[in-house]
Amino acid sequence: MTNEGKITVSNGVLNVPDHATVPFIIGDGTGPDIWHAASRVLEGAVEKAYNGKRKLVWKEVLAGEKAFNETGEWLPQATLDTIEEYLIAIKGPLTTPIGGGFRSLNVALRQELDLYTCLRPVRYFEGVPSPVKRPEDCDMVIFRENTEDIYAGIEYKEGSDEVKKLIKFLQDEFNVKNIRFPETSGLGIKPISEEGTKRLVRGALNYAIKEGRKSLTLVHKGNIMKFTEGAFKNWGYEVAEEEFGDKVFTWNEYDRIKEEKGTDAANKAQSDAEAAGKIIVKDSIADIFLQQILTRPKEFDVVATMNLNGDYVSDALAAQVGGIGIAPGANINYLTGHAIFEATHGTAPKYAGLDKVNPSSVILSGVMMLEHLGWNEAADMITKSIEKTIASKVVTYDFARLMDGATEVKTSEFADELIKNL
Ligand SMILES: NC(=O)C1=CN([C@@H]2O[C@H](COP(=O)(O)OP(=O)(O)OC[C@H]3O[C@@H](n4cnc5c(N)ncnc54)[C@H](OP(=O)(O)O)[C@@H]3O)[C@@H](O)[C@H]2O)C=CC1
Ligand SMILES: O=C(O)CCC(=O)C(=O)O
Ligand SMILES: [Mg+2]
Repeated sequence: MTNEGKITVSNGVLNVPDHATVPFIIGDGTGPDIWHAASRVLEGAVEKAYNGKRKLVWKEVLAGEKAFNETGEWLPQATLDTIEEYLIAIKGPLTTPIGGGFRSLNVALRQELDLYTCLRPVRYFEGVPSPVKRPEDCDMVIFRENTEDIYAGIEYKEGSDEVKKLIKFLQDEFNVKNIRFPETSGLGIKPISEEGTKRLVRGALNYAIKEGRKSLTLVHKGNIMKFTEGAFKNWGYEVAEEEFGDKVFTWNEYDRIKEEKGTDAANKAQSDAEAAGKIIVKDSIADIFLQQILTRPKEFDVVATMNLNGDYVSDALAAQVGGIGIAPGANINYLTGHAIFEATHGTAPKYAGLDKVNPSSVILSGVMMLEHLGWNEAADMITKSIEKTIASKVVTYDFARLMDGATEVKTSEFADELIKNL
C-alpha cells in the first residue's frame, strides 16, 4: 500500500510519506508562468529518481490576487491553517502595493507561521552571464532574520493622530530634539530582540557546522543603530561563544588575545582555529560589507543579518552570480519544522502571462525543498540538469540578452529542456 499524506515531524525529524502532500501558492504576476514550469520539473525529477515510488502531491492554497478574487480576502485563514497542518509549502511571489494599501502577504506568512529564518544560498552555475570577473568565487549562504526589524510593520503615517502622539511623547518624555521636521515626519519602529537574534544565529551556526563551512559573518550597522543592529552583533557573538564553545573562534576572542598577548598571538590563535576546522565568527558593517562581497567574495561564507539588510544583500549577491532569475530561498522555523520555499525575486508584473521569465529561482527553491525532505536524488538530478541546460546555452531572456550564441527559449520551453536533460 502506498504511504501517502501529510509530512509530519517528531523530535525534530521529518517523517515524509512516499506520496507527500505539499501545499502551494501559485503567486501573482509571473507566478503562474513560473509555477507551471517549476512544478513539472519537480514532478519529473521525482518520478525519474524513484521510478514512481515517490510523488509530490500538490495541494493549492490561496493567497494574493487569486485569493482576493475567489474569497474577498488576500490571505485567507484557511491558507495559514493548511500550511500549519502540512508543515512544508512552496510559493510563487506575491504583490505588495507601495506607500499604502495592504501590508506584504509574504511578510505576513513568515510572521504568522514564525518562519524566523530566510535561508538564501548564493552559488554560481557555470556559463551564467555575470557582471563580475570571477563569479565562481561567490559561494555564500544568507541567513536573514525574517520576523523582526522594520518589517514588523510598526509605522505611522505623516500627519496621523498616532504619529503626532508619538512625536509629542518622544519630545516631552525623552527630550528628543533631533526629529528634523516633526510636523511632516512619518515614523517607523525597528524591534530587534535577543531571542530573535540568537535563534537566527544559532540556526546559521548549526548549518555552518553541518555543511563544513568556514566562517559566519554577522552583518550590521551597529555603529549607527547601537541598540538594534549593534545589539544583534553582540548577541550573535554571545550565542557563538556560549553555545558553540570550541567549534568556533570569534573575533571577540581574537581581540581578547590581542589585548593580553599581542597581535602575533591573536593571529596564531585564529590560524590554529582555521586549521582545526573551527568556524570563524566575525562581523562586518553593512556598507563596507556590500563593497567587500564584490571585491573579496572568497572571504565570506555563511552570513547572518537582520531583515532589511538581508533583503538588500540577497538581491546584491544574486546579481553577482547571474541575477534574480537564479536565486532560490526558503523561510524556515527550525523548531517547529515549518518551511515555505520561495524565490528571492518578486512578481515582475511587466512580464506576467508572457511565458518569458526564468523559472530557475522557484525550481531551485524546489530543489532546496527536496533536500529538506531528504529526497536528494531528485534534487541532484535537477541541479545537474540546470547545469547541463545552461552549458548548452539554452536559456530564458534574462541570460540570453547577456550571452553570446544563446538560444532564447520561453519559460515553458526551458522547463521542457530541463525535463529532457534530467
Ligand atoms: N517574496 C516575494 O513574493 C517578493 C515579492 N515582491 C513583490 O513583487 C513586486 C514587484 O517587485 P520588483 O521590485 O519589481 O521586483 P521583481 O523581482 O518582481 O522584478 C524586478 C526585475 O527583476 C527581474 N526579474 C524578476 N523575476 C525574474 C525572473 N523570474 N527571471 C528573470 N528576471 C526576473 C526583471 O528584470 P528586467 O526588468 O531587467 O528584465 C524584473 O523587472 C512588488 O509588489 C514586490 O513587493 C518582491 C520581492 C519578493
Ligand atoms: O514582500 C514583499 O513584497 C517583498 C519581499 C522581499 O523583497 C523579499 O522577501 O526579498
Ligand atoms: Mg527582496
